[in-house]
Amino acid sequence: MRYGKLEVICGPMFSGKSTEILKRAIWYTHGTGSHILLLKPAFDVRYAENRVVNHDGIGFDAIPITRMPAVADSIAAVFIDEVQFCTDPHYHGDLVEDVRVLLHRGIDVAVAGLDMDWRGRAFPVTATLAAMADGLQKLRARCAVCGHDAHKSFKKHSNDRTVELGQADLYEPRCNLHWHDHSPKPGRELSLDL
Ligand SMILES: Nc1ncnc2c1ncn2[C@@H]1O[C@H](COP(=O)(O)OP(=O)(O)O)[C@@H](O)[C@H]1O
Ligand SMILES: Cc1cn([C@H]2C[C@H](O)[C@@H](COP(=O)(O)O)O2)c(=O)[nH]c1=O
Repeated sequence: MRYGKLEVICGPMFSGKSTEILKRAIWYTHGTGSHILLLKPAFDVRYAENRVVNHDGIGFDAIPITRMPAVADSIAAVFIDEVQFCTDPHYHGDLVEDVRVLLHRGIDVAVAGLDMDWRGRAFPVTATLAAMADGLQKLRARCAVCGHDAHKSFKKHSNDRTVELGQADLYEPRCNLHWHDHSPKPGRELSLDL
């Protein structure tokens, strides 16, 4: 049996990840009669509980999950948005292993998720799936300050929370020049300025 294909879409907030996975899910079924599942973490209730919705308000029905649901043999592909949240405590089990099982069954998988948190640290689930991927699309947004390519998500009100649902009220995309991670600067003891 054919091994499934894994596609990963990643990037900062507002880079078009949800738009891209919705497009891919719709195109996968067009004219093929293939059956798919569109999944999202139940934890993400930002725009809707039962839909993947992008920042322009365009959405599609999806199944909210806290674990991998039963996937029938008739399903050709599984699409998962906001995959960075598919980890403890919002996901029961090991999403990476669950994806591997689907691929072994010949089921294609496509996921979309943040590559980095607002501090610039990798989200482990996205990073691992990116390493396993047959195809990787890293998207960019427009910097909210200067309009250049933005690869980072800037948090407008810094706190100690790595995971915090929000949209333009709390986050904005920024280029490397205008992004900073709020972490303390190295102290004088680290300075080589003798
Ligand atoms: N600074 C920005 N840069 C790019 N797109 C933005 C920005 N602010 C708002 N948007 C909107 O966000 C949409 C992308 O939304 P979405 O697909 O939900 O992205 P993501 O899932 O990556 O957050 C764009 O089509 C655009 O209309
Ligand atoms: C950067 C960052 C984001 N989040 C949250 C904020 C949103 O609810 C989602 C990302 O949504 P999008 O479709 O990519 O716009 O994740 C977070 O919890 N922690 C972060 O560091």
